[in-house]
Amino acid sequence: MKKPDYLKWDEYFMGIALLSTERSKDPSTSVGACIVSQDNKILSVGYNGMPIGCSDDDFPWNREGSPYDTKYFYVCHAEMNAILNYTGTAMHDAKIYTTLFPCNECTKALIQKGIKEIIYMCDKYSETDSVRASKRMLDASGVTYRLYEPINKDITLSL
Ligand SMILES: O=c1ccn([C@H]2C[C@H](O)[C@@H](COP(=O)(O)O)O2)c(=O)[nH]1
Ligand SMILES: [Zn+2]
Repeated sequence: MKKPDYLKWDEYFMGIALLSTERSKDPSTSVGACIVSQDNKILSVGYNGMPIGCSDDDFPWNREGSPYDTKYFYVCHAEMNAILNYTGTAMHDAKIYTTLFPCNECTKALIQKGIKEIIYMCDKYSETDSVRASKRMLDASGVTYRLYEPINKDITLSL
């Protein structure tokens, strides 16, 4: 008889998105994303971080202050990085597992790349215009989204 407590697909892919958050240097919100084909092959992963050449130590991680001195002008979002990290050509009809509901800018890119489903873990910015706009675009485009629901057990990451 097969082992009963193996990771289901959702747990596996969200686990990879969660693991990716551990690479983020953002002190307030670490985000991870994993893009998966329809037939459950991992296409790409990403996390929120500074662009190549922009040192994590030199660029700001502040949330407040002059926009020039906050992270928001510089940080690449996890979903955007997952798209940009993909080196193949067949992202159409794929799904994305992300630890945070995508902002409007990531959502535009996801739609344009042909992503058909978003599975998210946290929607803490659901009241913002950015996420409201995301959902407006997703609804119009026929892209579905659903909250990740753990099935069997907590995902525990340890070495
Ligand atoms: O779609 C998204 C939206 C946001 N992020 C990243 C960008 C920032 O690094 C954090 C948000 O920081 P707060 O301090 O919570 O404002 O999340 C992302 O990767 N993807
Ligand atoms: Zn974004």
